[in-house]
Amino acid sequence: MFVLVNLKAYPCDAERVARAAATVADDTGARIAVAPQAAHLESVAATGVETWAQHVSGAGHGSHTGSTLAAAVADAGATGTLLNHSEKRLRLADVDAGLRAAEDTGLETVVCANNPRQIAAAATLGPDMVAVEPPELIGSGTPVSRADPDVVREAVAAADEVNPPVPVLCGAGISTGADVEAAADLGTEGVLLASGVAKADDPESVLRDLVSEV
Ligand SMILES: O=C[C@H](O)COP(=O)(O)O
Repeated sequence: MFVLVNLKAYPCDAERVARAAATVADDTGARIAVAPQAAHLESVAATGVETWAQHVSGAGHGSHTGSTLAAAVADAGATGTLLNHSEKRLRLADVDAGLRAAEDTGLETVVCANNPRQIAAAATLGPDMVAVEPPELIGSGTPVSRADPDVVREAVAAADEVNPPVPVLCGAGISTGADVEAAADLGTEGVLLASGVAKADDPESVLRDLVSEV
């Protein structure tokens, strides 16, 4: 199971979380990645942890003020990027352009979606992975794998119908190893989580628990 930790804009110490994730990944062999804010990509990547961007623009170099370019995040050490997170929604054309920019730069991609219908649309665009996250459960502390297992099962089926090689992650309220195990039982290949780690007093112990059951 892939554990992708999105630090969002939480006021946590990104390097501390990254060091904890690198340590747990090394100790356990689990795949754990950390997605900090763009300004922290370089310092997070310097810890040796797998580093992801939270977003990239579809734009290339040029007159695009405020854009986060795929080439720039790759230069900073990112090896993957989220696209279309629930808190960073994009138009379809922008998801597609972001995917192409990420591909051209060699970044791995996860396209997020609210529900199984959007998962089908996202999977059709050919990302490396998709992630289903019911917005009402994000940050709730109630795991989607328990609160709404059907949405996860249906998302896995939807992705499988349109683009069978695309693995599905699930997110929203995931914070324990039992939640990750439940997500695996529902057919997902990873979890996307944030507050459970970013708000934790001891991120390392949370990360150890997250990877303990798989
Ligand atoms: O990107 C992460 C998700 O939005 C889940 O957030 P959460 O773990 O705080 O519910």
